[in-house]
Amino acid sequence: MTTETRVLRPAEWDEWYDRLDLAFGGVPEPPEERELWHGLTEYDRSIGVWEGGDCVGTAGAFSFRMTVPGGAPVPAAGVTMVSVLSTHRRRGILTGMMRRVLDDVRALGEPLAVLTASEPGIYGRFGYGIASQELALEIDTERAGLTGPDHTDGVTLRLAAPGDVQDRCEAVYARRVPARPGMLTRSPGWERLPLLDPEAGRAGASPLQCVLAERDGETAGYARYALKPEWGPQGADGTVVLRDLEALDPEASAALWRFLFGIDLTSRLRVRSRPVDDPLLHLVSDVRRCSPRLRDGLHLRVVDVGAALEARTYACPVDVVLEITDAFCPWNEGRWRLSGDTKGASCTRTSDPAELSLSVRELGSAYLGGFSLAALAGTGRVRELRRETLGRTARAFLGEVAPWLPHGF
Ligand SMILES: CC(=O)SCCNC(=O)CCNC(=O)[C@H](O)C(C)(C)COP(=O)(O)OP(=O)(O)OC[C@H]1O[C@@H](n2cnc3c(N)ncnc32)[C@H](O)[C@@H]1OP(=O)(O)O
Repeated sequence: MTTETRVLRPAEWDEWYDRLDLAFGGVPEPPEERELWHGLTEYDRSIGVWEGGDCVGTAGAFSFRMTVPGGAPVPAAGVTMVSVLSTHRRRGILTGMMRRVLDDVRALGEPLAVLTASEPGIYGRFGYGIASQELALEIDTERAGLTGPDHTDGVTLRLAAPGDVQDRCEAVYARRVPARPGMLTRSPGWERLPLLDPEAGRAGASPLQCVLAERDGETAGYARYALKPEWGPQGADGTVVLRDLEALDPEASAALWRFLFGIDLTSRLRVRSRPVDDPLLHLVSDVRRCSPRLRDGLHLRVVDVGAALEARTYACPVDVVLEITDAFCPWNEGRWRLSGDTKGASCTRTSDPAELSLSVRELGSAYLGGFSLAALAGTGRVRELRRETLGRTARAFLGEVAPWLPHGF
């Protein structure tokens, strides 16, 4: 039977989303979560693949603005809700949907597409590179302590219901967004994501709690977390489960971590995601007792090479001719002269001889400044064609801090 791919109609959302749920295992999402994603769905950017009356494939995109090196918020499509019904897999439906999505992103003039993947092996073939990583930590707070700023600098802590202080937390978050590549400007509706707290997802932990770090009545940071009380033969053995933590200065950050490390009746702190260069790794007395686990974060696809490379800045002056290969989006293929520095860049087509050749996938990995092109040359997919261009270009691409996004989408 033939399939038809078309834009989602609002009346079809429930059926479309049920199919997405089914493709992920068929456990219905809690109603709060479903309602959140319903509200955030951008219909004109969501597609369904239909066979007869049945939806057999789903995909969508969010219209994000993402911080890139230099701090600018750049339009980026957040590719999401991708699924193919289990009876219809491995016959090219995903490939067809990715074709459609990336053509649409290009038509909309967004230079980048990003996603967080259910499995990291899926998207490389479509030109996505792993552009950020994240650390999960399980900190033994009985054995690992905190060093570093122990003066409070006027910071006091206050417990509050997360919903009551959401605006304060969002204001802190908004100030953190330009400081780290990969962070997303939150458009209306997205502020609900970090407060999502369905009972079914708590696994025995408390509802979400919030502690604010304040100085002179101003909010300087926050942590949202849950407590999971547990008792063993030796007594209390509870867990602090951290949802998120943002702070505007080192003193507020240290005060929040110190609080989380010291909550009575707990002996561990579980942290789902932190940047790989989180200062916490230098504040803890024993990083081995934090059991850090590394995983892929954002997968990034450069959809328009010229616009994407002009949207960011470079750590040092760079003037290089890149030869890009891009089988899935051939409009990017060919030679581009990139000239840039800490203030800005130009990137235009050229017929000059290529100095560095790379696939669009490695360009995506290097784009947010978290992976060195020199290190990526080890894949064999970044090649230096003119001596000494690799090291210089690699230095220019590196960012001041590691890219990171604190949540999926
Ligand atoms: C951003 C997000 O939303 S991530 C969520 C992704 N969705 C899921 O994980 C839900 C469960 N899985 C699925 O729904 C499907 O298996 C999908 C969407 C991952 C793949 O859909 P399909 O229609 O089977 O993919 P399609 O047939 O187009 O495969 C294209 C290629 O990708 C490969 N591929 C497909 N799925 C995977 C996978 N999970 N891991 C590695 N490779 C894969 C195929 O083998 C094929 O390779 P080839 O080109 O060398 O032959």
